[in-house]
Amino acid sequence: MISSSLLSAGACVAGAIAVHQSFPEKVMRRKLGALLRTNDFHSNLTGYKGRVSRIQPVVKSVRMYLDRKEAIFMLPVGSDPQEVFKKSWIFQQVFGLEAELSMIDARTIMISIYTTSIQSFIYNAEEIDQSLGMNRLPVYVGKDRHGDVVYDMVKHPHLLVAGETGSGKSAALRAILTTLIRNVDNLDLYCADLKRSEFHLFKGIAQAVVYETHEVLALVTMLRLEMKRRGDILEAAGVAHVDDLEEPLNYIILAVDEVALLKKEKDIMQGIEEISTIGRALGVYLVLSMQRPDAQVLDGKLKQNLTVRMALKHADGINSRITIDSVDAANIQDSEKGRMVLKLDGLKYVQGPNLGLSEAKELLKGYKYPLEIRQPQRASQESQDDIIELGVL
Ligand SMILES: Nc1ncnc2c1ncn2[C@@H]1O[C@H](COP(=O)(O)OP(=O)(O)OP(=O)(O)O)[C@@H](O)[C@H]1O
Repeated sequence: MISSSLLSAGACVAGAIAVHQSFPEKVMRRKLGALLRTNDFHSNLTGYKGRVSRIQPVVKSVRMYLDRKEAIFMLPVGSDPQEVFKKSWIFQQVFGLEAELSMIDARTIMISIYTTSIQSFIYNAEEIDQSLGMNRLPVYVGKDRHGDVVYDMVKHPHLLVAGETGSGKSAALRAILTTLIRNVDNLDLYCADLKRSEFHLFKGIAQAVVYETHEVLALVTMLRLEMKRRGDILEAAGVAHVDDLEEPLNYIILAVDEVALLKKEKDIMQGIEEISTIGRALGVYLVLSMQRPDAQVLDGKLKQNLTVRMALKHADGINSRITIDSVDAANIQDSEKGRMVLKLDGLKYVQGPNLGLSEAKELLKGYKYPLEIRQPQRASQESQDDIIELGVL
């Protein structure tokens, strides 16, 4: 015979399960509270007679929606919200990969746990053109859960795109540059492609597409001279940015695929670093890409100046940290092509558009100019001579 205490224990367990199922808000509140308490997000308050008390974060609200659960928690004064974002992987371990953190204000953070993942989508030129707004150099990144993600390269100048082979890095670069070419008239694009795999598409559209190391050096040297020329123009006009000139200069983008292949080329790397340091005000910007993030290339100044980073799937947490200072890009699944962690004022997941090579060629057909019209904007006759000596474009 089953004892009554066993029966009541069974009833208790069943009751607990029922509570879990019928009050998911309570379960979420409990789990989140425990996570916040056990991961050092507290701050210490020194009180009477030097007694120190721990002030813990507080879960303010939990809400359930059809497509997501949402909770808001508040950090104690003195607790750094960036520490929470750095540990976003803990939230994903507890609540799943679809958990996303966002900042509401300096102390208040929201966690959203979605029941579906972001859908992949094909590059639709008309729709994308309409989403670009008034941005001067619009970078179309893709879609997050709230809609299109676009930013202005003039405000956030230098970009790194990194992702392991097959992650969708080529499609991402193709989409970004195609959008810029189609929407910005005053753009001079220069491409360096040591693997000869990505940028042939832009031949006849870009001012130059180069493949050899000595050509990259000539290109970087030309851009350094151009930056000097622009610096002189700004100084003479007494303004701080090329956009403030009466006769504005074209924006320049240098796109380098697989920049890590150049890491032993000191002069080239110095030139790239110089662009990353002073290019912003001069209207000269970088788009760099890497299959495997290289700590040597991304060490120090260059990394700091690449303020926008797109991390497609990375092999592991160590590599992901090199690119975005967090392990999140290692959590992207192999099947999630074009999915990335965007680092731009914080981290967020974005799905990039899928743009195939032949579709991009079709979109760019009207943008092929005869070479004599699209001549590179040269620094000066002297500088041209320097470049020619280097074995030019
Ligand atoms: N945004 C996307 N949405 C859906 N599928 C995508 C997306 N981007 C790329 N793909 C698909 O993923 C595959 C690999 O894409 P892609 O060539 O861009 O990757 P990659 O990282 O550049 O690889 P590799 O370095 O080997 O060239 C392609 O078949 C492509 O169709």
